[in-house]
Amino acid sequence: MTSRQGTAGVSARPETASDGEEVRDGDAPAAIAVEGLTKRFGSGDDAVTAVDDVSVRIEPGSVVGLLGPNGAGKTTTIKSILGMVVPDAGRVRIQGIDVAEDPRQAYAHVDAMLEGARNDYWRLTVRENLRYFATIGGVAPDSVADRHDRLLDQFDLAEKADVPVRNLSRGMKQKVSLASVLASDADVVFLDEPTLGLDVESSLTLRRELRRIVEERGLTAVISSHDMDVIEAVCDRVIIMNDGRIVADDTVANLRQGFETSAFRLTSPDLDADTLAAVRDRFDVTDVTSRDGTTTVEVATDSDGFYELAALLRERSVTLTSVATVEPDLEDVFVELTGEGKTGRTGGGSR
Ligand SMILES: Nc1ncnc2c1ncn2[C@@H]1O[C@H](COP(=O)(O)OP(=O)(O)OP(=O)(O)O)[C@@H](O)[C@H]1O
Repeated sequence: MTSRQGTAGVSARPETASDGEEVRDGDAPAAIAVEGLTKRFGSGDDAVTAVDDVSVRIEPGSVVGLLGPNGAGKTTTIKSILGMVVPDAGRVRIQGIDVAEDPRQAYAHVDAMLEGARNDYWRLTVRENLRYFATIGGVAPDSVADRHDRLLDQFDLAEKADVPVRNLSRGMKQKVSLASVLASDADVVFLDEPTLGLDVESSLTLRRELRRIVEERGLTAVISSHDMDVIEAVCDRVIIMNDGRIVADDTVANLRQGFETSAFRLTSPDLDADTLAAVRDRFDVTDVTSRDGTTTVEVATDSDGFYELAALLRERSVTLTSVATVEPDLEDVFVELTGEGKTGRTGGGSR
């Protein structure tokens, strides 16, 4: 099975949602509504509950990041929503249509890139791939030729347009897959690890093009990634999963605010080894760097702790040249919620 979703030919959107969806006059149904989704693999002692009673509602036009450590259940959740995995329990509706009742119509406006380069037909050229996927998505390829040209240009693939995909590097193949999803007419797209294997420039292009399409066409996107930078840059909302459950669901700003793990960064030319040892003795020192006779130390503590620290330094006649609070980033929130170590900021993933 290819990872591409998209069923040609069905374009009607429902006027009202199917059974059970609370719709008031004029309200659009959720782009994606998941209720009580549960998926177990195996049995007996080897049973794994990959997704454990997950419910989520994603509004049209939002870009949602799905984060979690390896094995958290992200891919199984996405595959269940896409009908590639049959859940043990739960209900999934896309634009108000129950995927179990009417998969053809539910998936008519959905596209996905799940395993990067594996989506492409390797014997076809880059442009033939884009045209082929437009066709199976129910779109006349000529009508989106401009989009294809723009994306080939943006992803630096224009010179490779007539080259069979099998002759491209892995990163280029990934870009062809992304271009074909971004050029599609889908209202809802799923991107699993979209930046894996991309160079920095292409990763920036992806962010820019995705935001542009969201603003122009009101696209709804779900992005599963270990790349916190891309999630922070493009997502309105972040869902963090751990052990098959949702452990956080909020905007990046709110998540960061809720995790104001106070930390302070102090710089001084007088922080000698003896003083540093005394600081370490009483405080949680998270980082120390020295350069050109100046030492910068990061200490995780609340404001009361900070006053104690300042008093300790005063007693030792340490002059501080700067004091700053350290803002938590999305990665700090992730580490706090999942107990996972830092993932690295390079977009590395598990596959
Ligand atoms: N086909 C399968 N058969 C058995 N177990 C599976 C299968 N697919 C997933 N699992 C298990 O379900 C759990 C969730 O896996 P899943 O791939 O959904 O996590 P993930 O968050 O996407 O992880 P990753 O970041 O590593 O891709 C893991 O324990 C995994 O080993």
